[in-house]
Amino acid sequence: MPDLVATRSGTSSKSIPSVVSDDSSAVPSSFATPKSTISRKKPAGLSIASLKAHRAPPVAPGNGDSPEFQLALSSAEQLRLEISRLQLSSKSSSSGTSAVESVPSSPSAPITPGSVNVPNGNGARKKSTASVGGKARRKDKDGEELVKNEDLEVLADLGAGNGGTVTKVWNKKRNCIMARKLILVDAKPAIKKQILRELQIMNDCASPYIVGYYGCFPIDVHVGIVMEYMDAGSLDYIYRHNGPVSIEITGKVAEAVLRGLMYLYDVHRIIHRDIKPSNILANTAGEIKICDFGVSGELINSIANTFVGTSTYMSPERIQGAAYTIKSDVWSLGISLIELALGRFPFAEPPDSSSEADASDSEAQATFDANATLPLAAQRAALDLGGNSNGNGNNSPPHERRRSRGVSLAGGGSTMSILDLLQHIVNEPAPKLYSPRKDFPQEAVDFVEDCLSKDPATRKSPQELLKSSWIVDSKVTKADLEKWTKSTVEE
Ligand SMILES: Nc1ncnc2c1ncn2[C@@H]1O[C@H](COP(=O)(O)OP(=O)(O)OP(=O)(O)O)[C@@H](O)[C@H]1O
Repeated sequence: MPDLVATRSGTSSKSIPSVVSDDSSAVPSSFATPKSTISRKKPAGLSIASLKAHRAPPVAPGNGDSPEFQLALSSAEQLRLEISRLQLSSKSSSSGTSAVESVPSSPSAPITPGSVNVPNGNGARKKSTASVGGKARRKDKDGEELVKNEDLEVLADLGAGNGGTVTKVWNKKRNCIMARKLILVDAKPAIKKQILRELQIMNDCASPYIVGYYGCFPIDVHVGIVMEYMDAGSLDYIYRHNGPVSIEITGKVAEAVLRGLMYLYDVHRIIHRDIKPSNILANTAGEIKICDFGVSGELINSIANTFVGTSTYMSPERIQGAAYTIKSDVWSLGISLIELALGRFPFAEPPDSSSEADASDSEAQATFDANATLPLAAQRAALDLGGNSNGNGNNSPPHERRRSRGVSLAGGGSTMSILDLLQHIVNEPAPKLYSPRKDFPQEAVDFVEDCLSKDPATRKSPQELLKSSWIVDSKVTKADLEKWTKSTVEE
């Protein structure tokens, strides 16, 4: 495909402070709207110039354990040291100890900071089956030595999220392309622990539904994480450039995400916590995988020390401050599936199509979408607020209104208060897989409804959802997925 990512730049995400309590972190959270385009900008604070001021003096080898030396280090430097040690230990240690925390064994049991157990070093931590005989993996998913930053040559920007930037890199040693994510690190002890935990989990993960991991290393005040490069990009990129995803392919996305979630939970006892189209990646081999698990809004918030936050894929119970369970991920999956199938964020007004651009004003009224779940009044108000140019030179009021992209949580422009939206998610019926312009199979509609039960107790678990007829009776083959992903990069 053409360099699909090099052109991504800029973002229009905006965030506001949270007024909702969050029991899962001491760090105040905030809410960010979904990105309006796949284009991303670097979060504030990621400029190299500002990083240089924080650079600590080089660490002298051999004396890093003395108390005097430790004291002299800035906390950021200590973190880098710890990360270096972690990587060293994953190459040479056979103890299998790690910073991974164990979580309750019931898939629906809530996970809170108070409920997780820090390993005691005596093997009390539940061992990952990805570890061999309790030993930490020394190699990456291909059995090679973990990647170092000096092996990498930057090729292109892939995008930037709330907490870091992702780059397409060439691995000179192994002659292949990889993706490198740089995360700016705050050095608070709680964050240290969480980063180490996430890195260790990534190192231990081996699943066809989880993006592969090749290594991590400190760079300045960043942590670099090297991953498998997914050449078709994220699913939000795909649908924004290719239009809605067919319902048959959407079903395969659902299956891949559920299998990835089950792997993370069953093998590593972790919950993803950030399922959304930009964290579901595809490649031209027809594989669909999830990434960014454990990179929760809170963690990113703390790492980057930027004003970013929890996304609107959040379940109603989470918005209200309840603890995370695997069912929170199921809700986020349901929202993501509607987004893929409709080609827009489900709470937003549908975007204009080119045919609508030529439609009469009365036809434009039909673009109000009863299924968008937002009250029509809110959709109209949002339309009136947007009113941006559409690039075709037609600035007549009706067209302007149609092109303002409504609530614009998935589109451009400013509009509805994010707090209003969060309140809406909590108080109004969940969105459905419905479009006046499309007929979706009943099994798909039911599946999404099962994901979006507002009461987590009645929301289905990943295991139950995988038994749904939409998944079980799918006729889509790996070859179909391959053909589809190739078609998205060839356009
Ligand atoms: N392994 C990868 N292969 C190819 N592209 C990737 C890979 N990882 C990330 N990307 C691209 O980089 C973009 C930015 O990723 P990142 O994880 O930093 O943020 P995000 O998931 O988009 O947003 P947020 O920070 O809110 O979670 C993604 O949207 C995706 O398009």
